[in-house]
Amino acid sequence: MSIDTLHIQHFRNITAAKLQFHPRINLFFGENGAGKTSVLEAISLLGRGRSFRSHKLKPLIQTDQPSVVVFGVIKAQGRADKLGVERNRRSQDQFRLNGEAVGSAAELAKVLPVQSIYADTFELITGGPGERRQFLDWLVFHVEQQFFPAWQQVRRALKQRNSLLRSGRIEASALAVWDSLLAKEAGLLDQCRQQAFTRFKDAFNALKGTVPALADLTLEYHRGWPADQNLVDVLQEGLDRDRASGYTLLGPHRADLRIRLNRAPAEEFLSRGQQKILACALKISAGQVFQQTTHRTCVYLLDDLPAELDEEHRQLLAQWLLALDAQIFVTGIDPGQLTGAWQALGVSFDLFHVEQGVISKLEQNNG
Ligand SMILES: Nc1ncnc2c1ncn2[C@@H]1O[C@H](COP(=O)(O)OP(=O)(O)OP(=O)(O)O)[C@@H](O)[C@H]1O
Repeated sequence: MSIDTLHIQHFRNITAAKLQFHPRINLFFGENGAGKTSVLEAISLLGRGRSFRSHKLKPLIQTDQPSVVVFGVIKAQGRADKLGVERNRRSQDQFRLNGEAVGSAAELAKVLPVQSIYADTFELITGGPGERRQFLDWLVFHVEQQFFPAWQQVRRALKQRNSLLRSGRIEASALAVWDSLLAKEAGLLDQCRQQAFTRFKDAFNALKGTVPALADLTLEYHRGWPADQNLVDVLQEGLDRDRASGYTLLGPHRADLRIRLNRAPAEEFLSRGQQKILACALKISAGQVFQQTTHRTCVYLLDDLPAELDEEHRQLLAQWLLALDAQIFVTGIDPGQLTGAWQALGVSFDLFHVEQGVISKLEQNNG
């Protein structure tokens, strides 16, 4: 799967751009603030309905413009799909697939699955469970069909239950309805996460052997409530605490993917650089499972990567990415450093220069 063409209009400092991409490797260089990250963010908008950098919409829309538009042709398995996203300041968003309006960004993600690696990616290691849960759920969404409807139901049940908890007058029968729906859908969600996690762990265990600092790490999946207890019982037993907090304290919305070294959190032992290569290994493992399960590839966005890793680890990451057969988009300030890893591997790429929001293709390197 690859993005063949991309049109960007009024995205940060990019007023208008029409780009044709290399099916495998696309490299963007330019000064600070030139608009390199904006190209990757525009791809993220097309695949996820939002930037990987922030949930906020308004900063993406060019100052003084009412809306941002991104359009792309996605080629996969002999077919070409047209994806379009328009997001505006009045929240009248439009997501289109082959000219037809689609209801949510989840429909875009099915056509254009995107993984991103950027400066804050190491928060996957150092941040809270929410980061890791979201990361695992990306994979579960793509490889387990029952996941998304169950996730939507869990969200609905939690919202209703939490508003009851906060209402001050809890009707036992109403609460029982939501507890029972939550427990049922949470069971399904947990099953989907368990299945995807097992495959993910196998992929990660195979990959980690290539980096000595990561070799002894272990991954654990925690479902968000005690493994030996029924969620309905947990919810009933915890009702007083939930009522005092005003929200449901345990459940699938508290699931976590824990990364451990000698039974302690890995972040306590790993250097910052090691955390970064670990975060990359996690992202690559997710891409591998996605590919093995769906027989498709996802797109990788790598923002300012040369600044993140030393030469040896950059080379290793380039090898991992090449083995995945994925289309990748990489930004950097120094063109020599940016192209080095790919030239060393003898692969072809397209190189783009970005200057004040204007993107020009420079050369076709044939490896
Ligand atoms: N809403 C907006 N409207 C117009 N310009 C914007 C808007 N938001 C950001 N910008 C400008 O657009 C540019 C976006 O730069 P971007 O983050 O893509 O830079 P970059 O090339 O990745 O730089 P760096 O190397 O510093 O990461 C910046 O110059 C910024 O000031």
